[in-house]
Amino acid sequence: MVSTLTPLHLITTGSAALVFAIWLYVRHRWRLNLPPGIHGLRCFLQLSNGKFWLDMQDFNRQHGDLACWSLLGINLVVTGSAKIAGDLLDKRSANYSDRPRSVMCGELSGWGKIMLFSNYNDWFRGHRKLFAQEIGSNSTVAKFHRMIEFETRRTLRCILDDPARLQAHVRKNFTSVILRISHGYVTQEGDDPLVELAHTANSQLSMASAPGLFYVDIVPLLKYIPSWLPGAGFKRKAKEYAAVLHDLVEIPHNYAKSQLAAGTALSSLSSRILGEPGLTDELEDSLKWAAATMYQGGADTANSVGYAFYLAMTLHPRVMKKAQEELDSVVGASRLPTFADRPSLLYLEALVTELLRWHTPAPITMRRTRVDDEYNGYFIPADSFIFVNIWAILRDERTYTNPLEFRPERFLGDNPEPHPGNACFGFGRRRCPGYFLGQSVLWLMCAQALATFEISKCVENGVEITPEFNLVGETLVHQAPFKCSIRPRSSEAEALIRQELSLS
Ligand code: HEM
Repeated sequence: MVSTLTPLHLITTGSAALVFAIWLYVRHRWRLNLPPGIHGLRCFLQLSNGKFWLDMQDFNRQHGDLACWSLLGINLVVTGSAKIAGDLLDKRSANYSDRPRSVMCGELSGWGKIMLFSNYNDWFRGHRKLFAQEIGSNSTVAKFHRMIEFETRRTLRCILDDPARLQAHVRKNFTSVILRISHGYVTQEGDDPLVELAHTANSQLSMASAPGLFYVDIVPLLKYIPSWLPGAGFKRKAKEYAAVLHDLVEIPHNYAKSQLAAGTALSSLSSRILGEPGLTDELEDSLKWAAATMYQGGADTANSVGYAFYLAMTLHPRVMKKAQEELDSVVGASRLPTFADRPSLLYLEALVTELLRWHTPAPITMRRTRVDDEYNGYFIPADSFIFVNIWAILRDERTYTNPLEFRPERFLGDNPEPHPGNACFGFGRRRCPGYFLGQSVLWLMCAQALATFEISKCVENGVEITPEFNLVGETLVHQAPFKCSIRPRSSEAEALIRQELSLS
């Protein structure tokens, strides 16, 4: 059958050809000016091994410090350079303080009201203000020192009695401190439901926010398909995640309210705001999410570093011994170290600093550009996804000599290497608001554990077991479970751990 070419055909075909030509031209221009990298479908092949920070490090090695994946106008700009991260996220923070849209995590699972996923807006600024009032400096954190010392010793006792559950004890240490500050909640002995809840929620958060793990983040329209359709498993998952998030926000908040009503509330962020005269529903809602953010944010990252401390000591007995010698000479054996000893323990300070460099609980941070930008001659369009590879920055050979080594000495002497705090807690207006609290809790945990425990490799059937450094997880990572031996250093150390505890 022969078809006739009508004027309508000609107009339609001509318009389509014109649109295609314009699209090719625009794409060509963008490709000329975008940072070097990979453009087109090959992008997907690059995200291969599930450890995004390794994929991205390789990508930057191949294409330079500022590199780009782009597909159909979606641009993923990646850097593992401290200088570029500082230039963009710190110095141009007005343009680099929003988060990328996250359909699976922020929208379907409901995490968008948690600070970590919120854009830079009034809601976000209100939450940051509450954090700043509560834990925004070393002096505000100092009012919690006594409580942190109490919780840390409680943890030492748990580890002493049941070292096989080390990871759970460390997790509980950090979560207990945070829950006291956010909601005035005291965790119970043994397993505590709110500690477990935060752990479950954070594992789900890590999955839901992993770049490219759910197709709905690449094709947002998929969010409208019905959950019963084959392939809509992500919607059922999102529902499950949303239910856990609901508990994470509501349960501790209702606890704080009931304690306040009964006149038994401990001082906390929640009791302070709930007790304010003229509290509106709007302010209560904001508080509820800010307090949940604190509980969730503090429950995972710091404990991830805390667990890695035990791995570092297992693998590096020389470092452990040196820190213990310093503790013995400054603190002695008759008491546990406290925050008052911190200025005198320089090697320990360097050890904790090295720990923050060596183990990165949040290996990548993300931003979205508000408007077009230009950097070193490269075009960064508005709405680009910016991935900063914190993990790579802290292992950059141009900054740290032999970066894979665990060597606290790099931070001592006349020419110390740069402090990792400028990267491991993130950047600019989104830098971690738990900066001071996280470091304080971590420092005390390391100090008291080193003062009282001998941490070493396990011996099984006469064979010494050397654990491996292995990060697991997606956007929030942990050292994979490992075995080590933890024994009291002496009978005096054991007695110190078992001394009666009191917070009054
Ligand atoms: C060693 C401990 C910690 C490390 C290494 C750490 C690391 C980080 C990093 C890398 C970010 C992303 C920052 C960015 O996007 O530029 C972040 C954000 C955040 N952290 Fe931490 N963190 C730690 C402890 C804590 C603690 C104790 C809390 C809560 C009390 C906390 C709450 C948060 C929150 C709420 C955010 C989101 C900030 C925002 O989006 O503006 N973190 N943290």
